Amino acid sequence: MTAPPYRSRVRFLLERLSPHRTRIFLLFALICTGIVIHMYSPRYIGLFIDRAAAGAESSLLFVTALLFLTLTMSRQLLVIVVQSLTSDLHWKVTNRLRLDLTRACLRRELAFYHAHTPGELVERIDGDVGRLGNFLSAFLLKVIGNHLLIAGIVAAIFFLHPLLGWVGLLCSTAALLILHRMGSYGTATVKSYMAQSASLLGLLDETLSGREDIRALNGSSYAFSVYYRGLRRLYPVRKQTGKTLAVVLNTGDITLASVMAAMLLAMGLLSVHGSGLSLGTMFQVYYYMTLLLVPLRNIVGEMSDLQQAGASADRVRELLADADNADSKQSGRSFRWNGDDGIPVSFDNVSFGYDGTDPVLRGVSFHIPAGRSLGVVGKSGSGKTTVARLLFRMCDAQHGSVALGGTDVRTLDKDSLRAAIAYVPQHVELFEGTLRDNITLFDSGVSDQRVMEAIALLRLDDWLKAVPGGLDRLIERDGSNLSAGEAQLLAMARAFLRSPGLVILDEATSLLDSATERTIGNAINALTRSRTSIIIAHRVQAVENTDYVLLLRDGQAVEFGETALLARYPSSEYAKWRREAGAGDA
Ligand SMILES: Nc1ncnc2c1ncn2[C@@H]1O[C@H](COP(=O)(O)OP(=O)(O)OP(=O)(O)O)[C@@H](O)[C@H]1O
Repeated sequence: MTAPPYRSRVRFLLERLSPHRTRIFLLFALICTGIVIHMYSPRYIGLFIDRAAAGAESSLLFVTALLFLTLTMSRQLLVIVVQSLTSDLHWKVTNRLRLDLTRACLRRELAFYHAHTPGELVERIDGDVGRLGNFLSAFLLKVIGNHLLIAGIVAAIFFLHPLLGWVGLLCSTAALLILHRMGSYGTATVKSYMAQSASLLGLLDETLSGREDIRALNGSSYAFSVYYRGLRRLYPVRKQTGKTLAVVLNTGDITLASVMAAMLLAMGLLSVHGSGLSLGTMFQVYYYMTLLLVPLRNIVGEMSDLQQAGASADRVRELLADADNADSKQSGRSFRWNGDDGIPVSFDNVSFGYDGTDPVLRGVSFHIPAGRSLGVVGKSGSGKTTVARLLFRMCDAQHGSVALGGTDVRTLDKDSLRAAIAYVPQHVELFEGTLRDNITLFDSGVSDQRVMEAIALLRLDDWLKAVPGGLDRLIERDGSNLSAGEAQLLAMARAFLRSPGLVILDEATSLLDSATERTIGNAINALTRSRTSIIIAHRVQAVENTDYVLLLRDGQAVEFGETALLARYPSSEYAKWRREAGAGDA
């Protein structure tokens, strides 16, 4: 039997809060102290009134008033401390959650990124967690604090007049039951609104990131119409959400008005029939009764946040649970590679299609012994990058097997597998930070000496000397202050530092001028020495120095064999492609 959403949401929140038990305990202690002070201070107003009515000395009245003021100020001080502790807790919990969600998303495979746009993921990681965090602090400060305050006020009224205490208890219990019921009402509508709104953000993100192309191709009106259709889809859901929130807030207001009316009626009846209460005590009871409305009103105010937080908590839990689920399906043995010669690679009759039906690779087979190199050549869309993706398990073959060191990669744990492979793509991903950060991928455990050794072994010293600021050079967010060639050189150093057993270079030199290509050529030689390597290229010239060559056409292996041998046979496909390449691309 599955737990009702309300209970599982609370369990989820408690799990997230449990590492901060001590702080939460302290918070509760402070909140309770605040409530006790809050409940106790009106006693001094009552005393003040009674003493003044009895003609007490002004010094006594002054002390009574001073005590009241001292208690009120200490309560305010406590409120400030509680707020700052709560906001600290808020950041700790939400940042941990953001990290967990980011990690969960980064672990996911291509299919996941097909199903969710970057904008949608940003909204889920940041927007949902933000809402959940706001609620979390409100939950501690307002929801729990207000419930405790209600209990304290009712107890104080009981103490003054048991009959009025019962009235307060009945009214506040009825009000709380109604308000709690409203809390879970409409969460599904709010959740569906948030999902639609996130996918619209995704659309906006795509449109904005492709703004240059869109403008250059005069596609603004198309992009606008796509966004407009998204807004049209969102409109009815937004309307429904608005109605739901209006119902919730109005029900809350009606409940509060009823509570107030019932309590004033009870007070009126008592005063008509003579309650035997002094003027000061009557004032205290009235004060407590009006005070009871404050926490109830706060709880009504929290209702819309509560619904949004409920929906956000569900979406956050789903994302984390999906990742755990995917992990448990895909977990495998840790990949151990002991050789100094690189990892042998085999494709045995491999077929694969991104959507599971239309194959992109069909029955591809080849074998690269440890420490040898393979050139993969083919036209755009022939499936070259897909070969690389299957190796580091961005996707898994539907037929046949892909093996590293004789082990099917599908049985291996992805982290250890990926740690053994270095992939240098055509478009290098750069991050805002120094050149050093981008080479070490922000790993502070990698010393400058190791970075410089890698650079020296790749024979990139001259390049580094020419870079203003050297390793301290600041790289901009999208790498716009680095040329494509420099980015490739940086990627080589990054790959070299990982000491991989397999190096995959995917069109790593296609964007470069011939001088930079020569520098990169040296780096590639150093990087691939004593390692198994795969060099992916459009042009046959780029793979002339490899040990083996695989020719791909429409996802099929047209030919595979030793490069030098195939080059010698004029009737081989490779020799034919080379002859054709003399006139252009493969
Ligand atoms: N993530 C993806 N989802 C769906 N289809 C994809 C995906 N990536 C590639 N494809 C399709 O798979 C086919 C092979 O793509 P792949 O990137 O492997 O080709 P490639 O030979 O490396 O091309 P290029 O030289 O242009 O990089 C293409 O038809 C492409 O449209």
